[in-house]
Amino acid sequence: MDLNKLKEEVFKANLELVQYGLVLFTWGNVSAIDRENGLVVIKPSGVSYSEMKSEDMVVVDLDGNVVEGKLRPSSDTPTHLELYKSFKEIGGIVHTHSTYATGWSQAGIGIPILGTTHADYFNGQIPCTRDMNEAEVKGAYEKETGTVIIEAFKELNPMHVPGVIVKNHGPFTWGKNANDAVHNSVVLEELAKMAFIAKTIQPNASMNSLLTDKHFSRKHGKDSYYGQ
Ligand SMILES: O=C(CO)[C@@H](O)[C@H](O)COP(=O)(O)O
Repeated sequence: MDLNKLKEEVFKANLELVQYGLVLFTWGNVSAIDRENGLVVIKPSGVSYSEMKSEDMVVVDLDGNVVEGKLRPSSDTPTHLELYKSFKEIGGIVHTHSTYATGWSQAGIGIPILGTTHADYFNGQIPCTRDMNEAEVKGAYEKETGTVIIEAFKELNPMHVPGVIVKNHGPFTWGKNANDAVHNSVVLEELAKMAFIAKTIQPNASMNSLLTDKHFSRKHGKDSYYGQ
C-alpha cells in the first residue's frame, strides 16, 4: 500500500472531524492501517487541525514504534493498536469527544436502539464499556482502554456494531477505512442526540426489534461490507 496515499487519506479524515463538528481544539484522532505491512498511520498528538499537514501524519508499527514522522503519535495510539489487533476486519478508527455521545458515556449508559436510523448502521445498542480499575488507570491506561472496548465486544460482531462509548471518556468508531470510520462517527453522534431526545420525551421509549432486523439486513445484507 502507498503510505503517502494513506497519510493523505488519514489527514483528510481528521479534517472531516472538524467539518462535521465532532471535535474542538486538538481533541480526537483518526487512524488507518496498512495490514499488508503491519503499519498504522495516525494523527500527531496535540497538533491543531488548522495547522496540520498530510506529511505530519505519524506511521507506527503494531508495537507502537514510530517508523516514520517527526511528531509524537496521538496519545490514543495504544488504544487504536489494540483494536486493530483484535478486530481483524477494520481498516480505520476514529475517536472523538462529540457532545451527545460523550454525554451518554459520562452517564455510563449504552446508546439504546430506538429507531430505524440506528438500525441502518448499528444492529443493536451501542455499548458503554465498564469502569476501568485502578491497575488499568494507573498502568498502561490507553492500552487498557482498548482492553475494556474489546471486552465489551465478547458477544458482539464489531462489523455489525461499528462503535462504542468508553465510560467517562467518549466514543470510538471504526470501519473498513478511515472515511468509513468517520461516517460511523457522524452517525453515532446523531444517534446519541436522537436517543437523548426520545428518552427525554418518553423515558420508556423502546424499539420494535422486527424493524431492527428489517433495516439492518436490508442495508447490510450478505453482499454488503458488514456481512452476516
Ligand atoms: O481522549 C483524549 C484526551 O482525553 C485525546 O483523544 C485527545 O482528545 C486528543 O489527543 P491527541 O490525539 O492530540 O494526542
